[in-house]
Amino acid sequence: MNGPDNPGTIISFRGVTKQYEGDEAVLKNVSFDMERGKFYTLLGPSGCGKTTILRLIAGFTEPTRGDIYFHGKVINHVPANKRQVNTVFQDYALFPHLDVFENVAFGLRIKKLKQAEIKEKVLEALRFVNLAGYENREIHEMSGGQRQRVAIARAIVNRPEIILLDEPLSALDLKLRTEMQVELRELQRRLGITFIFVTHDQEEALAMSDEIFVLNNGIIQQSGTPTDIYDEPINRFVADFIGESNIVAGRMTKDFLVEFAGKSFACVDQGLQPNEPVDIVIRPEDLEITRPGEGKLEVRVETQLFRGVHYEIQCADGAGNRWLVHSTRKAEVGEAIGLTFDPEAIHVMRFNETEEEFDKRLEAYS
Ligand SMILES: Nc1ncnc2c1ncn2[C@@H]1O[C@H](COP(=O)(O)OP(=O)(O)OP(=O)(O)O)[C@@H](O)[C@H]1O
Repeated sequence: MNGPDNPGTIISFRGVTKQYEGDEAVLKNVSFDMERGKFYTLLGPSGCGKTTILRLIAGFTEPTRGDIYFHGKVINHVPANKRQVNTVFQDYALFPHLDVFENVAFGLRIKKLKQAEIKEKVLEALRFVNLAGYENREIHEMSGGQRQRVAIARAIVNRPEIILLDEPLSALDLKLRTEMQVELRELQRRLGITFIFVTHDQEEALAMSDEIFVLNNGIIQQSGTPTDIYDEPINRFVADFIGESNIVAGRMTKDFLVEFAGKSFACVDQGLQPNEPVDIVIRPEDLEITRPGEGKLEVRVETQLFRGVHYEIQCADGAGNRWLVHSTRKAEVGEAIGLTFDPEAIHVMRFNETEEEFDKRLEAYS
């Protein structure tokens, strides 16, 4: 972590716990730093605390314990309207009785800006979201995607330093959603404002983010770039939540040698205790099909689905482990095949390893 005082850091949490009246804490001792101008995604299952983090940053609620920093200053008690932060809500929260112009102008009117200045800022914000010429439309005359853009224009019109987006794409159909993902990412780059985006959709998180924070049960499980998290998940939860994976129980015999599915395999991991129990992850695209007897694992094909770019093949080994394979090669249900993989394809995960310990271990490998 860079620290709240680092000039590039815009927002930091230190030991933040949030407990609503009488309940179990929904955020447990959360610490992180976010840098200016990046696209962050908070990713996790329903109820893990994503929206609570946004509400704390926006100033809609205060931490029970711990501190929130903005540019190195504690802002725990700074009211929402005094923060350089705007929110785009899931349902957009537009005013149905106001036209597009007035929806975007709303915050500026409250601040009592001059009419000429309001006009200039609103038109610029609408240009930014490709809605120039729509000023006088009523909200009910706008499509779902266009309403989304009005909500974003309203959030950027007074140039906040941070924009919070709480599942803003979840109401859109798949095609529009994909288009808006590209548009939002592009918009963030052009504006250079820090975006903090909430989703429970892992593909969306991988596609859009500079950095992802994976949350579960009020704890940040892992943070990093999409490739870091996909390639080196810290534990079973992250491996399972991000992409499809094969996760089996194993044992680290010694440095560079791991045992699972009743066999020993060369791997790239070191520095664990001899015979330490571990979880093993191998991604489906890292498994290659061989002729029977020529692979590292001998399996039988249970199901096969054609997915357009690859076949999705489910197999079982003699030890009862199931293996999911993505392959351009077809296999027959019931057929015996071999599976092979590189030592680098084996990801070894220790139990209860902290992010700091995990990062140190990976650094030692390189
Ligand atoms: N005002 C509140 N009072 C009491 N409990 C709350 C309040 N707001 C949220 N919670 C609880 O806190 C937990 C975390 O909620 P939060 O909305 O942060 O999760 P989330 O990850 O955003 O979930 P979702 O994806 O479903 O929106 C949930 O169990 C929720 O019921």
